[in-house]
Amino acid sequence: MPHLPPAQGLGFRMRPSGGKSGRPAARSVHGVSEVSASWWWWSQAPLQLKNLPVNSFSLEFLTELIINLEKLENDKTFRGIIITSDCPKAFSAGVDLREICGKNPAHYTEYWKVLQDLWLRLYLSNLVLISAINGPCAAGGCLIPLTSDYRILADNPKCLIGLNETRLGISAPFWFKDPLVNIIGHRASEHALQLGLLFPPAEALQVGIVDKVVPKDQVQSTALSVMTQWLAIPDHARQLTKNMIRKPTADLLVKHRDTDIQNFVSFISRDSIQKSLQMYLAKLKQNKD
Ligand SMILES: CCCCCCCCC/C=C/C(=O)SCCNC(=O)CCNC(=O)[C@H](O)C(C)(C)COP(=O)(O)OP(=O)(O)OC[C@H]1O[C@@H](n2cnc3c(N)ncnc32)[C@H](O)[C@@H]1OP(=O)(O)O
Repeated sequence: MPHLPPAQGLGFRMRPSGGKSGRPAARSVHGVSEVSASWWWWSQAPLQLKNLPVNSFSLEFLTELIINLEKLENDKTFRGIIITSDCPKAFSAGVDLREICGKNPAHYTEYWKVLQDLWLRLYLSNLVLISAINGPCAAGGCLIPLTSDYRILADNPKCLIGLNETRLGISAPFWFKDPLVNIIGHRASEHALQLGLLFPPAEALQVGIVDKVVPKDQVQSTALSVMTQWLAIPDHARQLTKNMIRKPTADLLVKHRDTDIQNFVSFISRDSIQKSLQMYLAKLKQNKD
């Protein structure tokens, strides 16, 4: 197995620390001490996101995430990834607002391109992706769950999930909207997106933005048991099927990437939008007191 170094400065725990054999010891995986080592165990990689305090998507974090995903995708040892957070405050707070506030068009262009790259890599991944959502998950933070094959949410009132962009005075891009529509349907998406709804667990399950809600301490074990089901299907058949279903949605972004970047840069550069974002950031800081 190739060595996968931890990202500098950022945490990506890609697998439990190895035992004597160099293979992961099941007991060392966060929250899953009783799982027995079996053939499928070696086939899945836990990917724990750690960009304190809230796993917001800084440019550096996104870049490292893409590199790590590429390594996992190319390592034939792995057939699936369970993505979870190693930050106590959040699964992900989405786009790091400091990346899209007060910077220049060249920076916005680079940032948006990298975010698109991450989306494409996840959405068209050949691996089984399961999101083990163990904290709040807002706006761009939903990019990972919405591109996953299965979503498990912790049953905790703090674990709100949704695309709340309109509350920040911005609009979710079409490639955030499309997977949501594919998952929860047109009418529910209209409602959720326009109002910028953040769903608490029971409502998230009801609307279908997550597939399962379980107590927080069972998120990881449930993810492992769901992974077993998915890995029971031959990869080639599952991958062909996934690609058939997802390609039309992915092609829309592939085809309109440059226009989407231009639209984003001109939108985010507007004074009124910059003001809204700055106010939102300031409010986040005030709420803390
Ligand atoms: C045409 C084309 C159209 C395209 C148009 C444009 C499309 C853009 C799409 C954008 C998508 C997005 O994801 S926009 C981002 C949306 N994200 C959100 O709304 C989530 C905001 N965050 C939260 O709600 C909360 O922080 C939450 C995650 C629940 C954790 O709450 P807590 O009380 O535990 O912790 P907090 O004290 O709030 O947060 C800890 C610190 O992290 C900071 N922080 C929190 N979220 C942050 C964030 N997203 N970016 C930067 N910093 C953030 C806080 O300010 C604090 O900083 P200090 O005070 O310094 O410690």
